[in-house]
Amino acid sequence: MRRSRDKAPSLTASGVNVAFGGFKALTDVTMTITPGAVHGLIGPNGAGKTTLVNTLTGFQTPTTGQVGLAGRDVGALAPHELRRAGVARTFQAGRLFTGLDVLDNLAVTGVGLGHSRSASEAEAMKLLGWMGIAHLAEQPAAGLPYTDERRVGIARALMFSPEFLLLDEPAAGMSEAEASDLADLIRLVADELGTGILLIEHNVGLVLSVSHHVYVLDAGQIIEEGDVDVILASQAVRDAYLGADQEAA
Ligand SMILES: Nc1ncnc2c1ncn2[C@@H]1O[C@H](COP(=O)(O)OP(=O)(O)OP(=O)(O)O)[C@@H](O)[C@H]1O
Repeated sequence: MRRSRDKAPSLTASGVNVAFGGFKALTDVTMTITPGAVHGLIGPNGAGKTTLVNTLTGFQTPTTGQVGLAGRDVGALAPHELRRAGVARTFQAGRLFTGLDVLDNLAVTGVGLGHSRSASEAEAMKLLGWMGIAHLAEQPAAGLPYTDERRVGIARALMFSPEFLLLDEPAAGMSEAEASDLADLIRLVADELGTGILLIEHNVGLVLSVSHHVYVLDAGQIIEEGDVDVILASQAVRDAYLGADQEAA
């Protein structure tokens, strides 16, 4: 399953602004997602995390600024075009095709990417096996337990090895033990597949435990970035994020 990391370019946001009418959801956001590494994105409710994921995956066009892939400005590409270019995502809600079984959920994605049905099924089985969930292949997607649904959502996003994977609150509603299993999977995807990951999570402990580099977003702006030690030592982060968390507690 391993892929050479050297071939994979970075996914970048450069001076990205997104405005909804007069409201600025993102202001001058710059970030780099590199292959084979886990990047965390944290911030209080409404900070703009999902808007940023949407912008990096073609669901939202930046008002100004660039989204770059291999040095090419891809900010105007549609989601399916970015997916074909190697940028995959999951959604807060699983968004599986509930009328299909797990194998077909993955295979349909492969066909959508331009692969044959048989090649897509083979890729799906290989991926499910690699993730240790091959036993789910013939299960209807509709009846899956929550954590399995999340895993299948990640498996579907990983079809045909995207260079980048953006995970939008994958641990929402999970117990600490389930979140810990998810952390193992995220590490494995980065380490073994060489995928560049952006992890958006309210579970700060999970983000800090798996991320090589963390970005902190507050009111649409990156207020801090760095490794875990930098984030833990940051007064700005305490004020903006952990402070808000403590007030809510
Ligand atoms: N399509 C839209 N039109 C208008 N405002 C929007 C739109 N999408 C998001 N917003 C606003 O932009 C801000 C950022 O929202 P976003 O969902 O990106 O934040 P978030 O950090 O992901 O929040 P949460 O942690 O609660 O999921 C919020 O104030 C939100 O209400």
